[in-house]
Amino acid sequence: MDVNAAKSQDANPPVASHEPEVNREAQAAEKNVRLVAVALILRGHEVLICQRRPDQPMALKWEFPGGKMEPGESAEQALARELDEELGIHAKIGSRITRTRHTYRSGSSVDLQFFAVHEFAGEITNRIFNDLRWCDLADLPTYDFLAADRNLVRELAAGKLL
Ligand SMILES: Nc1nc2c([nH]c(=O)n2[C@H]2C[C@H](O)[C@@H](COP(=O)(O)OP(=O)(O)OP(=O)(O)O)O2)c(=O)[nH]1
Repeated sequence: MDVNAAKSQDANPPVASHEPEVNREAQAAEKNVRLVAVALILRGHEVLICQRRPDQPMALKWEFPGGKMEPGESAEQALARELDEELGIHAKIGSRITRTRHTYRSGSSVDLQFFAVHEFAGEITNRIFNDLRWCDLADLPTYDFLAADRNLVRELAAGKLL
């Protein structure tokens, strides 16, 4: 065996490879984390916000449209489906703005991926929410958002991320 080669291998331990997205999602499913895709539908300096109904868990809190990914769906596919179901629009899903995890007091965990949406076809129709509003980014912190969204809301209001 080439001793120098062996030495140089020891001196250079393998570098951790970038974890593939598919592994991350499999791990999340194992831990019972709900994978959720969410849209920041943008119109100039405004974003579309939605209020949960009184009969839902976390009643009357504000959130962004979106929902849980179904098995085999990519986040973008899930989001396009949810926006059609919830708002009746055919949206072009843009780039991913951020990803975050949160565990609610109930013990349930969510893994949220937020995507920008700048273009869509069709008229926005409220199919499932208590209320819908276009909100100036600066005014977002005045709404009572789901806890998992609050950091993002602060950052957007501060002019970050977009
Ligand atoms: N759509 C959406 N969901 C969010 C946001 N922030 C956040 O924590 N969530 C959570 C709430 C839900 O637990 C989950 C989305 O699930 P869903 O939209 O498919 O269904 P749901 O509200 O009826 O939720 P669940 O009763 O099944 O938990 O992600 C957000 O900004 N938008």
